[in-house]
Amino acid sequence: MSLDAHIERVLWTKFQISKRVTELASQITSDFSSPSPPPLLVGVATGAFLFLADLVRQIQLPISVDFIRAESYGSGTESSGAPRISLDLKLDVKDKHVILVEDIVDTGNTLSCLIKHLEAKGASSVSVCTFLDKPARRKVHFELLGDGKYYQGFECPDYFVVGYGMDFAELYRNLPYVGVLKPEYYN
Ligand SMILES: O=P(O)(O)OC[C@H]1O[C@H](OP(=O)(O)OP(=O)(O)O)[C@H](O)[C@@H]1O
Ligand code: HPA
Ligand SMILES: [Mg+2]
Repeated sequence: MSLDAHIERVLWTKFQISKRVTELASQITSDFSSPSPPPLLVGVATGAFLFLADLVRQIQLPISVDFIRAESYGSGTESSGAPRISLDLKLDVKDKHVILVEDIVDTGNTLSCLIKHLEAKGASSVSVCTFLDKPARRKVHFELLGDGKYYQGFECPDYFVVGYGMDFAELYRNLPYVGVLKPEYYN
């Protein structure tokens, strides 16, 4: 049986994803071109790994890349409400323009925690580039730092989605598209 048989509904195909990622990369290229110093893109592990890899290869600027890890979902579908930074940056963000790259913004807990963390480390601006934004579940308001910008690939309907980096209980990140699991696989 193929992995696709676990999926009840595909929300975005790999072709739709690829087209949107190209658009985001060209918007970032244009917004962060000279005279701005090139930005530092920080992927939020683990979920952002595919989006980050696709995005950075299309940005036409000499950017830097780093990772940070914040976990709040464990093996379920509900946020713990208290993300834990379990891997910190390697690079110094002081006076840097940082773009946080996320797979999904859901309750907003993770971003709120990470933006405060980067502010405390002295970043001069924090932008966010998220592949998906699920506004129906927002619980925490977050503010970008400095003249930070907000980029979003697609607005996500109120489903717990998997694929293109996103997991359920650490599974399904490898799907090249985004979908919703059949109910029997959420148990
Ligand atoms: O807006 P929120 O409700 O905070 O949800 C968004 C965050 O939740 C997921 O991370 P998770 O904690 O599952 O870690 P993972 O990336 O390793 O899957 C996702 O990758 C985002 O980082
Ligand atoms: O819908 C989701 N899917 C996977 N991980 C997530 N983390 C927050 N929301 C989601
Ligand atoms: Mg997760």
